[in-house]
This record gives sequence, C-alpha cells and structure tokens, in this order.
Amino acid sequence: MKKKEAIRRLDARRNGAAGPRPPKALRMVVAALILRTDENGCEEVLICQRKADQPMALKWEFPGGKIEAGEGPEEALHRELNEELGIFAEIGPPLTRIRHNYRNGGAVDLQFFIVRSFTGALENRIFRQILWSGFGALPEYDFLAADLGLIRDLADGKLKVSD
Ligand SMILES: Nc1nc2c([nH]c(=O)n2[C@@H]2O[C@H](COP(=O)(O)OP(=O)(O)OP(=O)(O)O)[C@@H](O)[C@H]2O)c(=O)[nH]1
Repeated sequence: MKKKEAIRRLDARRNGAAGPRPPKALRMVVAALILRTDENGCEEVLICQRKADQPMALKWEFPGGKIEAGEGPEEALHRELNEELGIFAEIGPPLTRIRHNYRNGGAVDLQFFIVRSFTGALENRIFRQILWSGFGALPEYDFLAADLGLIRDLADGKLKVSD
C-alpha cells in the first residue's frame, strides 16, 4: 500500500468512518423487582415499558437507573424509584448481578434488588406503561437484551425471589 493511501485509511478510521467503534464507558445500573401478592396468593412483579422516543424504544425493563457519583447501589435505587414511580421503597436483598455488552458498544453492569414494601402511591411518571405481571408471563414481554437471562430464570422458577 502506498504511504498516502495508508494515511488516508488511518484518518478515516480515526474519524469513525471505518473500523471498530471505541468502547463506551461501563454504565453502573440498579433495578428493582417490586413484588406483590395477588388475591390468589400468586406473586407478581412490576414491569415498565420504555416510551417510543427513548433509546431502545418500547422495550420492557425493571424500574431503576444509573448509579450517580458518590451513591451506594441501594441509595441510587431508592432515588430512582422515587423519581420514576413516586414511591419511597425499602430496598431488600440483592437478587442477581448481570454484565451485558450491547451491540452499539455500550456495556451495563446491572444489580437487581428485591423490593417488598414501599410507602407512597405508585404513579407512572416516565414510562409508556407499567403493569404487574406473574413470573410465568414475563417472557411474553419484549424485555431489554440484558434482562433476557433473568426473565427466563424467573419464568422457569430457577431464580427464587421468596425469602
Ligand atoms: N432501569 C433498567 N435499566 C436497564 C435494565 N436493563 C438494562 O439493560 N438497562 C439499561 O441500563 C441503563 C439504565 O439507565 P437509565 O435508565 O438511567 O438511562 P436511560 O435509559 O434513560 O439512558 P441515558 O440516561 O443513558 O440516556 C439503560 O441503558 C438501560 O438500557 C432494566 O431492567 N432496568
């Protein structure tokens, strides 16, 4: 390859026109499995659908969000649940932790916690919709890719949320 051609290709790569994208920062995220028992004694979990104008539009997820600088995971989740749902949640035990690399180069580290009790009236402040689902029905919803293993395990009863 001629020297000029090699330099042109290198410039194109630096400008993002070719070659792999540089890795994005790892996002540290917390999310909640907010649980309730229905009238038949079956456990349900609150799930949330992202709006059409958000990234990863219309996908389903568990409420939560990014941990801010100086926050602990439980503190961050308490804040997020208040911002998103208007509740004051008692953050229970951690359930699982997932590391996932999204295809756009973004990576997330997700910590899931159980929430069994909260005060305040549950109110949808940011989502397209929120609803209570039984564990068996979770795979019917189009969840974010990072959550799919967890959804399968919950639906199959492999991951127990009971005390
Ligand atoms: N809350 C929540 N976030 C999840 C789940 N699964 C999952 O991959 N995530 C990812 O974790 C990040 C949560 O951060 P966020 O809610 O504060 O951020 P966001 O989508 O508003 O995006 P942005 O603030 O980066 O623009 C998102 O990138 C989201 O796609 C989940 O079950 N719940």
